[in-house]
Amino acid sequence: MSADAQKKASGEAAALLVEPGMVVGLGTGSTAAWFVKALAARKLDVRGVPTSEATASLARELGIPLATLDDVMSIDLTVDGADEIGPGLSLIKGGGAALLREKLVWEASKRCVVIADAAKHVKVLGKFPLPIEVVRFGHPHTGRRLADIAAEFDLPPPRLRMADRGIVVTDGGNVIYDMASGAITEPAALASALKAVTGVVDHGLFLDLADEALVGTDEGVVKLLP
Ligand SMILES: O=C(CO)[C@H](O)[C@H](O)COP(=O)(O)O
Repeated sequence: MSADAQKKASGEAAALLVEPGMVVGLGTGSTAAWFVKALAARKLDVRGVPTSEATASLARELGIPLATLDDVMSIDLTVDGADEIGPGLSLIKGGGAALLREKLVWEASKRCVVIADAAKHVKVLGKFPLPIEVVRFGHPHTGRRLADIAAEFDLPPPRLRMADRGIVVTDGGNVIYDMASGAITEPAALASALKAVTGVVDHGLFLDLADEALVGTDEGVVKLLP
């Protein structure tokens, strides 16, 4: 089964968790898009809280009524993809540059379900470079402080994310530094060190946030718990 078929299967399985009347956090990325499509197809009376402008526009196109995080007191269920799923459902997210809104929506949610293809399930986090969202003002200085932290953890300096049209700017107007590592052996310590830097808005380590994972495999969708 292709990775895309696995993503589709996991997105469709997650859509079955949604019940009428729920406020649903809508993740970002290609796997989350399968979830949004499957949710729209169920035509339930729900409201979606999108984690990016891209997801908002897909949901709008498919007729899912939307709310913002400011409009709702809490979110019943959030379904979102991940770049890596490690031990205890620790995650790397932010490959799609939506990590800040994603984390805000996840933290406001009663239940968070991560969906992914089988290749995302890893023994140790860190093969995928860790995205770090940084305020634009003075970001080269913040980037240098991040390089110092990387050195403390024996990692190479993080790189400013670029696209064809220049520096990648997030929906929140920030920039992204990607910290390549190979292996993040102390995710909690790295998370705290990154958060302590003025100029860092947040990072893509999602620790103790996922309640379950639905991973598409060649043998079907497998449920993982922390
Ligand atoms: O964190 C994310 C966006 O910021 C995505 O969920 C993550 O990049 C996975 O994307 P995909 O489902 O396309 O593989």
